[in-house]
Amino acid sequence: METTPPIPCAILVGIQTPEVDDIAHQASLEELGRLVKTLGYKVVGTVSQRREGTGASALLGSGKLAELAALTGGPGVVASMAVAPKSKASRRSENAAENAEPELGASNKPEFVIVDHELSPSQIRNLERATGAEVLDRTGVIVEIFHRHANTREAKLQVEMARLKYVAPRLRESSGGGERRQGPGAGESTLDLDRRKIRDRLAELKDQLEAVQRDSDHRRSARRDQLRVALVGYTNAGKSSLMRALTGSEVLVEDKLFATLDTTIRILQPETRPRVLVSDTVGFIKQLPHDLVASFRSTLTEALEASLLLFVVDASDPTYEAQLEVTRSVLREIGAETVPSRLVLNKMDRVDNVRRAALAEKHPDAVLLSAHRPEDVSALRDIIIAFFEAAMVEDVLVLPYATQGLIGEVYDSVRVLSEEYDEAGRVLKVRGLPGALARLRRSLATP
Ligand SMILES: Nc1nc2c(ncn2[C@@H]2O[C@H](COP(=O)(O)OP(=O)(O)OP(=O)(O)O)[C@@H](O)[C@H]2O)c(=O)[nH]1
Ligand SMILES: [Mg+2]
Repeated sequence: METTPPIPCAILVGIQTPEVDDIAHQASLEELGRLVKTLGYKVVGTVSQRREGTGASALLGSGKLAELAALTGGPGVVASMAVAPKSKASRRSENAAENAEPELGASNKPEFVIVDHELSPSQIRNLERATGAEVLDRTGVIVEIFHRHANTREAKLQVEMARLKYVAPRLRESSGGGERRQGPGAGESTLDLDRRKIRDRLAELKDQLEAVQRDSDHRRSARRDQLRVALVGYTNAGKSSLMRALTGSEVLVEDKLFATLDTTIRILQPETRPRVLVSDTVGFIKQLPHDLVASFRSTLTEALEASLLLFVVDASDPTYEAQLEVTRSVLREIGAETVPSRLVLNKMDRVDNVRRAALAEKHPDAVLLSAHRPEDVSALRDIIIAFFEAAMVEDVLVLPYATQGLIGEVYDSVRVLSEEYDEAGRVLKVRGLPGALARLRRSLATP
């Protein structure tokens, strides 16, 4: 009987195309390694090759392919008769213990080949034939991580949709696949049947998601016109660490890619009047699969309705500029480029003075800080508050005695500067965002 090893071993494969320099290529493979580790696999080696593109039928040149196959124990050629291994990625990945100690001594023959590019289904098949290992591409790894980390019902539905869309074109005939079924679906091959099931399931998920989203739209509109700031940025940049520091909350912080998948909202501490809501959001990554971008649109909408976006960047990462560009382009894709934003260069405790000066010169408007330094966090809080102060206007509201019920709403959404009583009712001098004031006026008009 086959026993599953405690930690599956994986080998990384990357192609360096002419437009990618050495640093970016190394960083990309390193990031892939961290993604693979997040999946619970152990990286035992890397095979890298310079090529013009990533479109070749088995990705690598024949020499490199043989080299890779020697490591994995495959034939090294794409023999048409060779049988591709049966897909066991999902079963394995469910079982793989995350963060377990590497297994030493045992044969470390990699059972997974993980490619740092998006592959076509036929490239995956060819590589599997040549290597005898199971092949996953970057997209497959990301989809799998999202699948495992999703917590809320909305995130789970969104990720399952993205995953099915990724899996459907990659389905292959399982062994003995030509067999025909009896009963419902008779005449269809297992493959057709699987594809039809996926289509049905996708339709079902879409309905469920719409229902959940109607619900969250409702909750969102209740938060409209509040003072809201959203932390956005590349995965592992330190968004959740800042969220914790700014709001005193216990959101998950981990040295792991995609630790956060759901938007959380907490109140800026110490609390202000009106209070400021801070949202922590899902991180971005290069080559974020398009379906995942689309599926996270609604999770991110929450953040996009913020008045201020803080672009959190890990300034200690040599590729931080590329990471910032990824964040900007995903936000453009979901239509958020018009929201006012501030650049926050985080992890400055890891940056020496020379580099600090260079960063400050290059990004004169950026906030340089460390999420781990309370005085830095407090300065960021002041910046957030100053941003909202500048947007606020003063106004006078008259609450007739019949509408006293609204007083709580007034105190929640604007700052009350003074309060007097006359024959018309309570006269409040207030300061708040124009949107919040307009909403209060509407509520006052329709008691
Ligand atoms: N040295 C240093 N480490 C930091 C700083 N901020 C965050 N980190 C570390 O960076 C890692 C990632 O932090 P998170 O706050 O989880 O990052 P995130 O942006 O929320 O990541 P995702 O949720 O994966 O998108 C953790 O190990 C943090 O302790 C900082 O200012 N300095
Ligand atoms: Mg996080």
